[in-house]
Amino acid sequence: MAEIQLRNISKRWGSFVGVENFDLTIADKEFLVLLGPSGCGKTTTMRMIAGLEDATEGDILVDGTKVNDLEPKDRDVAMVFQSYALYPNMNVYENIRFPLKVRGIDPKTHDEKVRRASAMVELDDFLHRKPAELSGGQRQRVALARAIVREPNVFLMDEPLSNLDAKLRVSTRAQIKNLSHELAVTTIYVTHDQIEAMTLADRVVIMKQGVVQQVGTPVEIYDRPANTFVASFIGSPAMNLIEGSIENGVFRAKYTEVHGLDAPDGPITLGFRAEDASVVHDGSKGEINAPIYTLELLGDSTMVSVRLAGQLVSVKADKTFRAEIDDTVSLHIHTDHCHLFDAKTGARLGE
Ligand SMILES: Nc1ncnc2c1ncn2[C@@H]1O[C@H](COP(=O)(O)OP(=O)(O)OP(=O)(O)O)[C@@H](O)[C@H]1O
Repeated sequence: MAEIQLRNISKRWGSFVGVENFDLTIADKEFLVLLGPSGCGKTTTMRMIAGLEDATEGDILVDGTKVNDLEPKDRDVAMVFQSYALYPNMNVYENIRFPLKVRGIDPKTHDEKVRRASAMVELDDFLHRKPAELSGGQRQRVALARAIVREPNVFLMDEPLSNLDAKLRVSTRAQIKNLSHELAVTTIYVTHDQIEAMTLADRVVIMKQGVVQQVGTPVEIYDRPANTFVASFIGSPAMNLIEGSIENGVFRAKYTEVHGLDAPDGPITLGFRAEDASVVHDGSKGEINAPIYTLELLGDSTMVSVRLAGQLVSVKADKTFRAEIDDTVSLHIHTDHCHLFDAKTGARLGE
């Protein structure tokens, strides 16, 4: 059991705010991902939970008990970092066993625990090797096994995949997801990679400059981003955001006219995803009529981009779509999937 409550925790160094009023309850067995650009306070939040950093304000509770004053070793959390920090002189078996020795766990149980943990990350055949004789992915799995072997109440993982190449990252990501399901341990996972966040998380927390922007399931965040920052951070490509203005329900911007929007007159930002628009082929006029800026063949589709007063807008077209740069293209925006944001604050408007 490990429910973690973060009650308005903040971290300041002098006047610099690293994390501001982070308030969230993380359910037992939940896989929570902290996502945001470099420097937004993800690692600091995690270090406060681990006890490696004191919170300037606020309380951290595990299963209802305040742990602010507990030493890291007394918090029953296991951390996995992006640098694996393996002991170079010990073989894989000894590396995995190390936390059991340090914690004074009954030596009679070590062998079984080490073998069970190493089997979970498929390292059975590498137990005699030294870290230098392993690939990056294998080393990362040793680090995972070393965290698993402790049978902690909480896993904290800080960008554990960032040193791996793209292919290995995908397979190790799948393995972490499977492991977390099998182990059913509360996990907090830090990343700046939105795909990692979307694929792994039960819930995602998106942070910007120390402040939480939105907490939600991957689907909630994708479908209803709370503001333009979240909208442009999640999804590949990022959500199209067009700055324009509304008059009598009609949105206008360069090359763009969208009817039937429910918002008061004035400046506004219109958002829609690449898959929520299409190229018009039947000669009628879509909401955007502009010269093509670029075409990218992606295999399963073609990404068509136009430029509206400096803003790039990308739309997913059929994989057979062919045209030339500078040809005029007509794009139909599926208005029921549009998002409206306050032009000044970027906050989501309405539903
Ligand atoms: N000991 C410290 N003293 C002063 N400022 C610090 C300290 N540690 C971190 N910071 C600052 O706090 C902010 C948040 O840092 P943090 O490491 O939490 O970011 P992050 O989101 O994990 O970034 P990254 O993805 O680059 O690891 C950064 O601007 C960082 O420079």
